[in-house]
Amino acid sequence: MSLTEFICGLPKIELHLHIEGTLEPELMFALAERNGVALPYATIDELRAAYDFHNLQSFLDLYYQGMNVLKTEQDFFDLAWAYFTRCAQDNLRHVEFFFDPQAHLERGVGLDVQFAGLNRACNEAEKELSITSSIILSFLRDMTEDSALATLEAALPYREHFIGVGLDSAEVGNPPEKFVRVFERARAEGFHAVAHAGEEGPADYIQQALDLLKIERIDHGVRCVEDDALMKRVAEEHIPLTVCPLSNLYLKVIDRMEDHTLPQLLAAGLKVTLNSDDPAYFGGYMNDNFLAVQKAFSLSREQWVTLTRNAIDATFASAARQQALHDELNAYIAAA
Ligand code: HPA
Ligand SMILES: [Zn+2]
Repeated sequence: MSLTEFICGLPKIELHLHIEGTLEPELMFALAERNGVALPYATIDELRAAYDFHNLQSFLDLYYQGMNVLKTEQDFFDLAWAYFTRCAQDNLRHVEFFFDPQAHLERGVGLDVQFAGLNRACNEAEKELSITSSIILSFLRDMTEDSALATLEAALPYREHFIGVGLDSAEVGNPPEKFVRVFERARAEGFHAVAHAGEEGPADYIQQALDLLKIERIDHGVRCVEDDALMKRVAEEHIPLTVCPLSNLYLKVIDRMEDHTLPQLLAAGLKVTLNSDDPAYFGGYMNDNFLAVQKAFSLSREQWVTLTRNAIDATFASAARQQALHDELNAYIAAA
């Protein structure tokens, strides 16, 4: 088996994925028609041509516009189910994905609708595709903390449907310190905590997210390399980083994949994982991300195994599920 075949066949874990970022243009057009929503693009090609981002905000503008087609429980189910079936092609075995409830609430789509559709797709994925999954409720950091607090309160009746809270959207100017109270409340309610930090924002935002929000994983975190003491701390405390290589390239966090900080993060012993973020917008799903990294850095088979083990250990899955994932990986390695 070639190393490329080995990489593609690896049993995979996705820990940084925005379900709204899996909305492919074809489904966007189909849902727009089904729901009578007007799109500002005449054709799928015209829409794809607009996917030419120069920073995070230029992507977010299209991302929020795209999700306007999501209206009903069936829409949220169709979105997540399309993602899960795509996952199966790349041998994904476990997924922990974000959704942005405030972006849908603002459009008049209730939490009942959002949770029902997403949860039904998760159950179906386990039954039909043997992919386990959990949902992380992500707050929009360009909205107020009061809005985040109100969203958390409104979501508590659905607590069995999500395992944690996250923080996403426009990073610069919206530091973690803005969300201390809502993360404290979420943690007190027993939820896991993660946050996007150090994507476009400075290393200090990573520090804040750890110290003030007490997060268990850092989403992105690629600017960690700008602070030696922080690098040392993140390594020593075994805090996982959910790195998204194609996202960083498409959002111009880096100019070329060869400029990615991944090798430095790995060399410093950080618990790096690889993920796809918003695959419908950033040119690819998990295997596309893995192969883009391999093309740039020619990692060893052992490094690929390490990345996969890191991801298993970084999940919020039960000890039994983590062990089953390790067993599956070990069997794959033995047979390869
Ligand atoms: O890559 C991202 N960064 C921040 N917010 C987001 N919301 C969706 N994708 C992203
Ligand atoms: Zn993200």
